[in-house]
Amino acid sequence: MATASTLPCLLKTFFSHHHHKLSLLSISRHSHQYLSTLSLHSSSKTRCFSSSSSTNAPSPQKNIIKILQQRGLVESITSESLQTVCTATPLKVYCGFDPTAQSLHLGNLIGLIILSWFSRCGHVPVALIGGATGRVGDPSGKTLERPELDVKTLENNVSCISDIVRKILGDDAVILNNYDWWKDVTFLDFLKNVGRFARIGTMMGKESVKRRLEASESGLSFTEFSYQLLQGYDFVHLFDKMGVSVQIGGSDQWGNITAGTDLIRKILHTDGAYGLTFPLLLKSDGTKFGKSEDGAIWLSSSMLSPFKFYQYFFNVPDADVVKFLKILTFLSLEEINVIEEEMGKSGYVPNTAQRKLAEEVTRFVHGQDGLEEALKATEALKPGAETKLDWKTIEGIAEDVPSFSMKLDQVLNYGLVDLSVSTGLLDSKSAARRMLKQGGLYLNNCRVDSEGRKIEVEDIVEGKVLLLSAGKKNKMIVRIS
Ligand SMILES: Nc1ncnc2c1ncn2[C@@H]1O[C@H](COP(=O)(O)OP(=O)(O)OP(=O)(O)O)[C@@H](O)[C@H]1O
Ligand SMILES: N[C@@H](Cc1ccc(O)cc1)C(=O)O
Repeated sequence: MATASTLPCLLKTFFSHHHHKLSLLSISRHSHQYLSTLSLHSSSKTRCFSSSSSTNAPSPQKNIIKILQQRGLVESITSESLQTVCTATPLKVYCGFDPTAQSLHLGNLIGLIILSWFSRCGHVPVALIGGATGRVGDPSGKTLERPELDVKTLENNVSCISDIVRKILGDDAVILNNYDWWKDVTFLDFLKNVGRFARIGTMMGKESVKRRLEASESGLSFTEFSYQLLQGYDFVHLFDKMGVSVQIGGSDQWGNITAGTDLIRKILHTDGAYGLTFPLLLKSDGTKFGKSEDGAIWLSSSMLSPFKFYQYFFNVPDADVVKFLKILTFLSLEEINVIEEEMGKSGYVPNTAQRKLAEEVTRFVHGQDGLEEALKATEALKPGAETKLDWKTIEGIAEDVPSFSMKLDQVLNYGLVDLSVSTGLLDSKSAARRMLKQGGLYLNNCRVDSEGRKIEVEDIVEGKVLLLSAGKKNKMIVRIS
């Protein structure tokens, strides 16, 4: 059993600063009940809590739970007393993400937004990446057993997801990997220290188990059946070793979260742990936004460009935009009400609310630079836009525009009329000439006035690409190979 003196800096800091009444005391009182081989070494991504999370931190004034409820971000809480507790003292709050893909997605963003709300109200956000649970597979909301991921893929996913969380939540968030405390636990330890406190009847009653047994012919493996205890024990560990007293998750996580509060009650003999679930964000067809679903709205810019991310929100239907502003932005409800009122007025410019939504969410996820990249690309794609183009902007729109590759020596000195035809932008030279005469032929967003215009080396943006446009919407990227 690790003792406080052997713990790394992270945990010592937790012990010395955290306000929870159990802390060190509970370790000595309950030490015999703990998994003896728990590794308490934090991953390199974790950080020590700063003094802002110490006992000296001012009590949060705002009722975070009320704020979340007013915005439609609460489905259920395990106890109403969380309303009082959250205004009395800064809390540590965690949300877990399994590394089943290289990136988080729009559905997962809700958890990050709620963590950020907690942080903004004076609490400490903890993001847990499931390096261990990702090897087991959460049956919640899944009708079939999850495919097993190889270790290399999992480790890469853990690292990519940590980077995304760090970028979005910043240095205020603590990021942990549950593999750090599960990797040395033996099966016998698990049965003795966790399994003993879990009742089969309760486990069978979980929605995820019942649904799988009813809906799937192959049922549920013992491995996935055990998942609830892994997540449950994570909460015990985080509660006891780090003073984390609240776990949040989507409504599909209720069974796993209450597995944790039950275990905490049984192992640590306290009611001081709380769970909060939020509604799942659903697509228009009623299915949830997820990472294993098609057409995911990824948060990683390498899987979905900030431009496309921005466009998704810019194109949200009017019927959804106010709900999305409440759920996905930090604008005050008063500001959102003003936007809603404007939408009902006669002079309302279509998509003004969507523009605000897209700006706020893109800035939160991709930062100011990402937002600017998205705005530039949006501008560049506008019919007849005259935006100065750089390579990044052209790459930003690349997925939405056809492209054609040519060698540098083929393209230099080539006439623009000919180029429009050979790349397939226009069907014939006569069509190209007509377009040019009507003022509709553009090279890199600049109007082409002369039929004799040829491509020069300065036209090639950063030595890599050209953008041709014919009329308002028809565009072609020419890549120099
Ligand atoms: N559409 C969604 N709306 C709200 N929360 C979601 C949504 N999808 C996932 N979450 C939440 O994100 C957290 C992490 O979920 P998880 O890692 O299982 O993602 P997932 O998309 O459900 O993955 P998978 O598609 O592999 O099941 C959980 O709290 C889960 O409830
Ligand atoms: N089960 C959660 C992820 C998670 C993993 C471990 C935890 O301790 C908490 C949450 C999900 O799949 O969405």
